[in-house]
Amino acid sequence: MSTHIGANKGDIAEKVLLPGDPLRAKYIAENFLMDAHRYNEIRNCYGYTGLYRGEKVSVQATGMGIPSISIYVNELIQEYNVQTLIRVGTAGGLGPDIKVRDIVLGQASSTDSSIVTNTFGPGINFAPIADYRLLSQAAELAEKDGIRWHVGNVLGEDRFYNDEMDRQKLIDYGVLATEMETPALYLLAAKFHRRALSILTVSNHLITGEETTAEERQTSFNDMINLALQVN
Ligand SMILES: O=P(O)(O)O[C@H]1O[C@H](CO)[C@@H](O)[C@H]1O
Ligand SMILES: O=c1cc[nH]c(=O)[nH]1
Repeated sequence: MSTHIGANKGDIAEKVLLPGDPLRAKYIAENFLMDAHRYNEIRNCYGYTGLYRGEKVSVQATGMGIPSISIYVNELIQEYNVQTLIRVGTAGGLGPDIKVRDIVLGQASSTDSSIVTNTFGPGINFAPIADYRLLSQAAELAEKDGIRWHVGNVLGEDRFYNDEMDRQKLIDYGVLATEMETPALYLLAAKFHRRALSILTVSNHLITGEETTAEERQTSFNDMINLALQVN
């Protein structure tokens, strides 16, 4: 086991879905995977492994924010040799074309976090990006399934409550949505030469104020989960 994941070597699949919410991990395991068993309960950050269309796949909750997901991604890669990491998260919509329940594929992640500067120093503003194969497959599948989807830049921010954020400037520069984990996921994937993608469902809109209910946040993201399970 690693410090935060109570699994034995081999308990975790090469491909892992990463929701922030442990109850979303449970929902995915119970509704999308065959023969799922829970390998992690440490801090109630549940992790499960099961079968999807005969292939072994895991789902590991990451908690909220860059420090929390960084712990899980580091341990999944370094202790359990995970190769493909797909975040299945919620996001706040920014642009006028983005509607609640739309899917946003994070092509790249801007951030106000110091994680990139702490990694590269002040001279380089490294751009954390998605794996192109996962990204293009997800876009093709979403289109085929008739899902409302968007691809582009997302903001991975340090604060959920962020009165200082200049939302209009982000919209002007084409940022589609805001969430709190993707820069760390993409940065660590680059560091360890792994493949990563963030698939996000818009749970609320930061300009119009439109919201989904807590129950919808937990359970009504089936399109996103199906996409994440199908890409490889
Ligand atoms: O729904 P999850 O995956 O937790 O993602 C989003 O929701 C949380 C904030 O409510 C942050 O973790 C943010 O990134
Ligand atoms: O980080 C997040 C996630 C969902 N909705 C938001 O507004 N922000």
